[in-house]
Amino acid sequence: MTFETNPEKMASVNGHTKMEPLQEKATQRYVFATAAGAVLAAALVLDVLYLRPGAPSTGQSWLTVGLMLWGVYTQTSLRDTHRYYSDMARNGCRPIPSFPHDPLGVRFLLDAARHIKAHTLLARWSGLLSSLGHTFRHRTFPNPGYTIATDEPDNVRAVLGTGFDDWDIPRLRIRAFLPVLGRHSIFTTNGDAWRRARASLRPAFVRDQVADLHCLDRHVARLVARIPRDGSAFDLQAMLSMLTTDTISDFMFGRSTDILGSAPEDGLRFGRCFDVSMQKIADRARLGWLTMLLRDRELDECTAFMNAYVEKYIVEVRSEQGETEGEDDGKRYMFLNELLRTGEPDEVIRDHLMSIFTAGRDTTTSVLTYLFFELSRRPDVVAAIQREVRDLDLGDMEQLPTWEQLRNMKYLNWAIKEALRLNPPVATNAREAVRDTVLPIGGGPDGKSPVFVTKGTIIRYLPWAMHRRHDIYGDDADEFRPERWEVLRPTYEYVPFNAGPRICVGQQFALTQIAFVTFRLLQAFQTIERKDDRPPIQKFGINTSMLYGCWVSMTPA
Ligand code: HEM
Repeated sequence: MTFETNPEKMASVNGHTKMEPLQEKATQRYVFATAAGAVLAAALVLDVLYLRPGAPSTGQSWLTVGLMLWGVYTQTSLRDTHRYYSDMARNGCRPIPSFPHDPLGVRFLLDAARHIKAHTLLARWSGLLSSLGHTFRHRTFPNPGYTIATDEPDNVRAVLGTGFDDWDIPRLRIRAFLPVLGRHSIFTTNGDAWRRARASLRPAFVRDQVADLHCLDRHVARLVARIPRDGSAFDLQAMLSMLTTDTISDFMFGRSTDILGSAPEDGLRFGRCFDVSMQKIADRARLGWLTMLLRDRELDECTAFMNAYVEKYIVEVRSEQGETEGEDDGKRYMFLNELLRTGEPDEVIRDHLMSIFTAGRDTTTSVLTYLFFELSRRPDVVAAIQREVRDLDLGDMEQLPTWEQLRNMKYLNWAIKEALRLNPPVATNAREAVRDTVLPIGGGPDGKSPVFVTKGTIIRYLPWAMHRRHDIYGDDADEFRPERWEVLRPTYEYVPFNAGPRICVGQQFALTQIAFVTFRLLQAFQTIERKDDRPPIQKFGINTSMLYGCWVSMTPA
């Protein structure tokens, strides 16, 4: 994003608009404080030199120090506010709404804490965006600076696409993720280090084998075998979580954690440690600087175990690669094999593997769970997908659909898009301004003017809220209606996988997996019925999940 420097344009902006009331107030306060400071300083000098000459008393000294500190503080903060409004006007920007009566961000923090406890944070933030304005700012105690919250597609485009270079992954988030993902991870790096990480990972995702349906099928068969066939209720979310742990470990190491199968102890422990770590880094990211000061022994232990688990596979696969050097491998595809070809040291490979696990497991579980939650109360959608399954005429469960056949199942793919719209697993995301910059929309009384953003400001964009905007998706935006995708062609209004240069690398892998699992389950089972009277609450951690799980019963086909 470019910063406005054209003096003519600036003059015309200033010439045509009266000074904003807030800008006027900030300038008046700054001028008044500067004048008051100068008068007080002169009075002090006069007092010491002429009225009461000699060594100053202890009281006088303390008063002088106190006045100086107060002067520096007020002068600096008023100067910053004055500059902010001046820069804003110079760039043709206008003020945005603020979370009210909260100069230090304490109210915002308490409000968020209350809604985290009640599992209503996403709805609360969505409500604030409707009532305060689609772009507003707030402080969050004790973090320094401002956060801008937005669900404006144009702002999302500016941050992720057109103004990409102005925005980094926030330092606070990096600090929260470091203990688990390491310093080489694609999620803890910006700039050249991120580019290197992405370049190492990308080739492993463009191979055909990403859609290794045979591998997936083995795990889905185990899932199908574990589902009760007598109509008793079970938590599908828990089972899907086991499935994605097994599939992604198989994809990465060529060896599965096999939690749905023989469930070896170290695989189970890896799964448990991973759950604990995700919850803890979500809390660390949310609570900010305070948690960084506290050591967390459980997190340390889990990280040490997971690192050792992953490193064991790196050593094994590296030595296998050495043994088969020069042979044309007819071996099954393995992500780790591809990574080792980059020649990066083991520590870097380990960080990449942990990142892929983090990126791929809970996101995929989240979408599948939400999709099946909707299916459990929408027999019409189940029937429509089953018609498509039958139309392929594959006969029994022995035959696999091809990747192209899955892609061409129109209704199935609409249902997946709709699940991603109402339940984007990365429900909110953030970036930090690396320089002063401008957002295209959100300022002024009508929220249509550009917004000035100072370096260090955090922007939190909310796909969850944006995907539910009635002015974008219509009055039925909160309803699960796959048919809407017949005509919808959104761009930055729909970003479940992010967009721009940092778009999700595993998008195809995830979509194939979700489509295939749904295909197989709806082939193997005739009906899905919801078996839970509790409200379906979306819990918000690093990724969304369902607070009480997804209790259903299924009838075999
Ligand atoms: C439905 C499932 C998924 C969703 C909704 C999803 C969503 C996202 C989102 C929103 C981001 C951007 C994060 C950010 O920049 O702050 C992202 C990045 C990423 N995702 Fe996914 N993801 C999914 C599945 C996967 C899978 C299965 C993998 C790998 C096997 C994966 C690998 C990655 C990687 C490596 C990045 C980092 C890209 C970068 O920073 O350059 N994702 N994903």
